[in-house]
Amino acid sequence: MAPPPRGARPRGCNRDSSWPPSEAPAPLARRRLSPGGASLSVCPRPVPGPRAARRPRRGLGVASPQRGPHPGAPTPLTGSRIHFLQRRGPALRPQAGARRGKQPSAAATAGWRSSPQGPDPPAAAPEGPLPEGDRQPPSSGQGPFFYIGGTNGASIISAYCKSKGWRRIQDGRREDYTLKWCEVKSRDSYCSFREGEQLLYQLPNNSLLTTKIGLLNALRESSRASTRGPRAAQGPQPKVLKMEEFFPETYRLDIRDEREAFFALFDETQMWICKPTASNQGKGIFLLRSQEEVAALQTKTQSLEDDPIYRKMWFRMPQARVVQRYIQNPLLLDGKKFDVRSYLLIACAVPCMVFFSHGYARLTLSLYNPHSRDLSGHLTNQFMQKKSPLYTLLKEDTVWSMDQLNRYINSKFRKTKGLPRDWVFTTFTVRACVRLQRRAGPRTPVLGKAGGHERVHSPRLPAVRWRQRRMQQIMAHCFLAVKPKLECKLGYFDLIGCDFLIDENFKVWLLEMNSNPALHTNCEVLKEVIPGVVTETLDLALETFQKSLAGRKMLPLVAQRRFVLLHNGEPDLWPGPGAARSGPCRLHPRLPCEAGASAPASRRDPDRPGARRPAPLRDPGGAPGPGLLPWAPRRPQPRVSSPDGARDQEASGSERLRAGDRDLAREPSPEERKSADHRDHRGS
Ligand SMILES: Nc1ncnc2c1ncn2[C@@H]1O[C@H](COP(=O)(O)OP(=O)(O)OP(=O)(O)O)[C@@H](O)[C@H]1O
Ligand SMILES: [Mg+2]
Ligand SMILES: [Mg+2]
Repeated sequence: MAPPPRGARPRGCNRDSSWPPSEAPAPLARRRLSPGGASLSVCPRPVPGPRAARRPRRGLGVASPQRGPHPGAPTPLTGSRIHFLQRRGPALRPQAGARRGKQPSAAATAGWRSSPQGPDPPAAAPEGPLPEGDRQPPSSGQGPFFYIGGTNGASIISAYCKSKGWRRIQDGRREDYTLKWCEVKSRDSYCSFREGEQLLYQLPNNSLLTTKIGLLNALRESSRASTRGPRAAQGPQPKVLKMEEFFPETYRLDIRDEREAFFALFDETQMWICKPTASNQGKGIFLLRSQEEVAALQTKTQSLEDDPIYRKMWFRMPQARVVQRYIQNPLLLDGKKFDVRSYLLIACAVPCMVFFSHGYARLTLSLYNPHSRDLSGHLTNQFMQKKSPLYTLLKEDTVWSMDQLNRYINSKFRKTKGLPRDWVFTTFTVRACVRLQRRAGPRTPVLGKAGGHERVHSPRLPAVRWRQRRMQQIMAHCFLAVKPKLECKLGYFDLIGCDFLIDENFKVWLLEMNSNPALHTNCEVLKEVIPGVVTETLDLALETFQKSLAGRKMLPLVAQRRFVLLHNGEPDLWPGPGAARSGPCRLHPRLPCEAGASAPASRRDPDRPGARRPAPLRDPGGAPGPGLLPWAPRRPQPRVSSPDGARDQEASGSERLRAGDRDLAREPSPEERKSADHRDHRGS
């Protein structure tokens, strides 16, 4: 989308009106500082001294004889395939969070503000009493350990880990975990994270995609790059998605020129929707249809900016907002508006292995009336629907499976709109392609280069040309737009919820992407969909982690079932397609030597010619575990984007702060901690 013209003058009358009630500025205590949009990549903890460097390491793999057990050290479970080396020494090591309250933490001195309550709290705090099976004394038992912060998906994640013989720990500050899945990102988690030894849910700067402004900036930047780059000058290029084709026109209100351009262009023939950049569940959203409403917004925005309090303490400004063109002609299901939740999985960050999965459709309870003032008919979020007294009675009607959506569209629109059969699974999403591929043979479903090609990578289906799989294309495009800036370390993984709207012309619009998507299972359809998504997420995270660590080829992936590969980043790491993994690694030239030095020759590179490739192994749950690793090499620090790279490129100073990367702000406020249900449950 072209940047809005500069200097456009606002029009519309200035009528005194209050901020929409839902967006009354929150108590100041709830606001958290996000200085300069700093990224979590800046670790505030001082660089470890020689003593810290000598700290014994935990890892995955066989125990070294030198690492004799110390009193109280857990020993690997015999029943599990997974053997984790447990760190010697105390389970907890003093850290910034532990000192909080007595002296300013390193974080604070480095310009960070920690959550008043420190790092992720013990799971018991937000989650309430634990299920019987989860109760255990804090330091008893044997590892591997896993920690879950919050309630979102907790029972599924917990069941998965327990099926592997892992044990749940309740103290979020413990560093001896193997897997940590927290709803809310905490600085301390990233600072103490041990790359190549632990799995940690959420990329630290995923807000590049998962805030409204982050996504907008990423798409704009990628759009600019595609039009002005050296390749653009070389003549016609393969078709690249244009953001205006799938992302509704959007303006930032925190940038003066942009908001003035919006105020100037607004007229009453169009509806717009105003959203806070980093909220969810429809909170703080309102519609703009009249000059009066827009004038009120204009006055409010201006008065906030001129407010002497906020001028001094700009970090206390209410959350930045965007205005987005409202899709007034949504496709309706029995007269009701809906949107579709799909998933983008970054199963592995080094190399980047990115997948798509379809999810489900979310419908409103009431019939759609574009003129209605009732937001629950406009916002399809479950959270909005739950406010209705009818919700308990009709909740099953508010969530449809993709099969149900497909059947409906086949029966109602196929003929009238001239759609291909199973539009939902071919053009819109991908399921049919996976099915057909299965028929053709056990191959890894994969989307073509950059998500733009239409052909399934199966030699047995050479003639099958697939229609564009729109959601996948869009998601791949968004991922590639931020890829160079994502902070990637081996062990990070992320599941992102992507919301799409279909209009009555069957055009597919991306509305937003969400970190920590809702994993509730309060409807029958969700009971079918969510556990599969979570389980496969964990399976893929484990398998890709293990393969990356061992320098093995990623594909085929034993764990892959419903997810479809969108991006395979192996070529970023290894010199060429099919090149032996023992060759120099692009990002970590020393890696293969290190790994090779500690591994038996036959294990060094299972993919090299003549090497015996181990048969894919599965644990009883069907997924490989990291215990299959023959050794536990520790990778050198991978190339990561600079902290600045993660920042908002367009705004500066206070604008950037207010608007941009609120990653730090993902630490919970006291209110958020009280209301576990509220936190970051996207689209719930
Ligand atoms: N441009 C748009 N046109 C039409 N409807 C929209 C538009 N943007 C959002 N909506 C509707 O509003 C709902 C909430 O918007 P959005 O998802 O962007 O906000 P959110 O607060 O982040 O919600 P959540 O994270 O819970 O999905 C959407 O599910 C959709 O029904
Ligand atoms: Mg959202
Ligand atoms: Mg949404």
